[in-house]
Amino acid sequence: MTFKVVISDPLSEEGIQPLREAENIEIDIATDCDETQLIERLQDADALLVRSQTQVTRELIDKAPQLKVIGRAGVGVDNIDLDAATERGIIVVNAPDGNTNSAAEHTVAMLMSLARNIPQAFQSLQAGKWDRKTYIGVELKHKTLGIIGLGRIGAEVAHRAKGQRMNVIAYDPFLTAETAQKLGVEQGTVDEVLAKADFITIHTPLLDSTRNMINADAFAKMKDGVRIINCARGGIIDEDALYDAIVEGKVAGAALDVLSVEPFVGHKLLDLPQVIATPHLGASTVEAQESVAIDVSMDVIKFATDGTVRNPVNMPSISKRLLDKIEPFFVLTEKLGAFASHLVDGAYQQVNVTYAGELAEVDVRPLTRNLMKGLLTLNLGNHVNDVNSRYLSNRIGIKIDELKTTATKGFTNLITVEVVTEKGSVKVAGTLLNGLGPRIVKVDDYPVDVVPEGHLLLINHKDQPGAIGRVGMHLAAENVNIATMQVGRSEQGGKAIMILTVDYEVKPEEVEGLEKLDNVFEVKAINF
Ligand SMILES: NC(=O)C1=CN([C@@H]2O[C@H](COP(=O)(O)OP(=O)(O)OC[C@H]3O[C@@H](n4cnc5c(N)ncnc54)[C@H](O)[C@@H]3O)[C@@H](O)[C@H]2O)C=CC1
Ligand SMILES: O=C(O)CCC(=O)C(=O)O
Repeated sequence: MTFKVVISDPLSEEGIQPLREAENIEIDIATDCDETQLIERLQDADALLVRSQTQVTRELIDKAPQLKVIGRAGVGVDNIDLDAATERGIIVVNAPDGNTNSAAEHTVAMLMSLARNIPQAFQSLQAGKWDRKTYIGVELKHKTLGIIGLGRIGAEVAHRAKGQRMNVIAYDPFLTAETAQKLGVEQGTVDEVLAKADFITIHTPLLDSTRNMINADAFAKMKDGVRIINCARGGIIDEDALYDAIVEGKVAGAALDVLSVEPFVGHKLLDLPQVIATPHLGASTVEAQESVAIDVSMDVIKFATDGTVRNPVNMPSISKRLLDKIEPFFVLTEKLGAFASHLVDGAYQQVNVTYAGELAEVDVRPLTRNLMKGLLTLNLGNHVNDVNSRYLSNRIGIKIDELKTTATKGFTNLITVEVVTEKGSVKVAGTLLNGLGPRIVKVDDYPVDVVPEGHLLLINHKDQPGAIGRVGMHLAAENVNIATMQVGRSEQGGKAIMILTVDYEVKPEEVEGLEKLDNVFEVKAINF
């Protein structure tokens, strides 16, 4: 089957070459489409690749029925409705490192241009003037650069500022004293950065917590004559407050690559001679564009090939080391969830997943997401996947607990899922047998040994002579062949369980027929 990739913003031709060369991938370049045309092109699309222009709204996502991956050739994903994508189980990937260097270099170019009025001086020359007085600048050496957001780009800017012999003070909620020391920057609070800096550069994402963080209050805390650079995202600086602060003389100048609404041609800030600006060019280099396009192309190919990605945005990424350890267990967790879902009666309230043995040592969250996918699919259908299973569980109100224990009950690894509903609870345990694949080893209190494959019949009955024979006879009369049979009981003459593997899917009327047999309480057909 062909995997269709729609590309709706211009991406580097070299960057998408891997997609062109990949087998079974069809590319549809839709860079000249309006929204209606784009929706049409998305009808049979599996993936959508964008830069920052295409607004991937909830409406667009809702109207793309086959969409499985959205790739952002860049860092910021604020043009993508992540909640809508997650709800639909669409994985969003980005290219977190590919444009870091270019964005940092652009920031430094803006810093220097701002300090030395280069764009304004050039404009004046173009206007036929030889004005050397108006464009007197300031040196960077020994000035303080305040960095808000010391992530990938912020840290690269810090390195370069040190090269200009600037002092650097930074605030980032994740900045440790050790990292600050390594980078040679002073660690400060936001207020300390605002108060001490001669230049302030912003490198945070646009989040609810960063929207308008540089506002009138923040400007009031800054030094007179401070200069501001924003090559991160529009919306982090309150633009009206910046305008006023420049007009009042508090802020000596601003260098802006981004504003809250783009394109920002005609914005009032551009009328101020103290402002220099570029049209969101931070990542616009040949190298960065090639790199980010390659990164997202490779992730789309990886997804189309094995369903996994390297740079997910709407689910935690899994390191290669962790993936090597847990990948073999995915087949067990999904089947455990699916198996349990057939046994449960009533609305799920609580799911307890216990990981024992070698799994007690690792991050098991990806396994739990996968188990929840298995558990929810029976009732919610195939749109449940590892991306949205946690979201859907929360929405339904299922409480999930992950427990770890060293008590392995003789297995090297053991995963037990307990599903509690308003009507009772069910417990299923499984293990991964070296070289033999997954096994269900316990259903409630009954030890069993079931390969979770093909068509299974799970029969709760009373432990009495003849029960097994009656089931066998009944199935034989229905022409259902039994391949394997497991029997477990809690005590002699008590409640017992039969798990049969049969050759074909058992029809609902055949299940009903079995339930009418003497001493048979309940029959469930499970198909893998
Ligand atoms: N102008 C352009 O063309 C480009 C812009 N960008 C933008 O640059 C920004 C930074 O990108 P990266 O460094 O790659 O991201 P990153 O994720 O590596 O770093 C962002 C940092 O901001 C910090 N942060 C979050 N909230 C904060 C707060 N309230 N105060 C201080 N720090 C906070 C985070 O802890 C993180 O360390 C993003 O907004 C990205 O979209 C990135 C590339 C190109
Ligand atoms: O695609 C672009 O040129 C914008 C890059 C950017 O803003 C980002 O990566 O966050």
